[in-house]
Amino acid sequence: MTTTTAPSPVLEASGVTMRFGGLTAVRSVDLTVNSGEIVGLIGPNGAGKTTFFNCLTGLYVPTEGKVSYKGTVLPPKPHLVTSAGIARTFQNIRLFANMTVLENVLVGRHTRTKEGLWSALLRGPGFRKAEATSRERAMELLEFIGLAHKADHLSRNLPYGEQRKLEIARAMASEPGLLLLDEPTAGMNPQETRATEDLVFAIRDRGIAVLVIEHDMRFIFNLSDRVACLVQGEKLVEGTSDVVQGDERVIAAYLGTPFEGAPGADELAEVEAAEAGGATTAAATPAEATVPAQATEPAAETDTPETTETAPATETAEPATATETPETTEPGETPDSPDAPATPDATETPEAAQDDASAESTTSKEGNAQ
Ligand SMILES: Nc1ncnc2c1ncn2[C@@H]1O[C@H](COP(=O)(O)OP(=O)(O)OP(=O)(O)O)[C@@H](O)[C@H]1O
Repeated sequence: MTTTTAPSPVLEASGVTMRFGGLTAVRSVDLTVNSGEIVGLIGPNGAGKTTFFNCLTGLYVPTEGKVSYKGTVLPPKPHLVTSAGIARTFQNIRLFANMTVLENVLVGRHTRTKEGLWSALLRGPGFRKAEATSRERAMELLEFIGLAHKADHLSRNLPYGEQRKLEIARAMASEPGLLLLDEPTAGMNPQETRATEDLVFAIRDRGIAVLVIEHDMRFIFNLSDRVACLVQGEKLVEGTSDVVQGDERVIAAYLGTPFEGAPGADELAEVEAAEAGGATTAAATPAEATVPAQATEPAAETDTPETTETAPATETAEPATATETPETTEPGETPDSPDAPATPDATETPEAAQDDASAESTTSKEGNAQ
């Protein structure tokens, strides 16, 4: 007799909503990631993917909704989320440029070391033992990602693809049960992308569930057990790769073609109706304007002025430019990285940290445009 074990949820996000003033970046999103799963999160630029990640990791306090990790509701504090077992990487690489590769990974270990300030200053036996364990674990992770031979190199001297891998190793150093990857292949060449795919499978095989944002569709559909598509902050579709990639609404959303019931379609219809100025000769009624064509006829649609192109995201979408200050400015907290310890970088604002990181790490949203 065979017994099947039900998948146990690692992450459960329910009704997560994030508003910035009048803008609802994420609207009532539910998402579950089960143990042993790789889940993909896709959506056009500005769909709310990174904002959703920021809500999951406590960088933002969601306006509504809750996030649970293994059945426990998480407080929206980055360091507590990391301690609980969720680690993440960022869209823009955020390594400590002037630290070595090994030191960068050791930084990620801080939530797993119990030694306090006095222990560190006095360098007693407890501290030395903890330090040795951390080094051993960090080296093991560097072996895993194939960078052990560069442990003593400054991270700023690594090629781009290796910097991205190092970020993953640093996140894994906190021993997470769930890893969130924000565009891990951004700016990578096809070989590096394939290697990253293998790496994510290997991470999953080590018992870590993965939630990954990506714009590279081949990568995401190859990789994911399930894919959820966000459009204008709402979850439009969720299912297996086959289901999602064949869904006309997803295709339409990526092509900027409005469809019946699309998030924002009603508002668009109202605007168009108002613009028509009540002209009796106008051909398009609001309803017609909302559903002008099938997704399979994108060429005609992209020429019309009525298309609902998603606003292109720019760097202003990053926390640094938050019009409302999210949960990032408490003294002593790590605003930009839940896995960064109390280092000089860790006390920076997200903007400063990003500037710092960008000195040698130049990934950008623009760099990942499809
Ligand atoms: N801190 C913020 N303050 C105000 N608006 C914000 C903030 N962060 C994000 N937004 C807005 O929320 C919306 C969603 O942005 P977000 O960066 O989450 O989208 P995304 O799906 O990750 O886009 P991309 O694929 O380009 O990274 C955008 O309209 C963006 O401008």
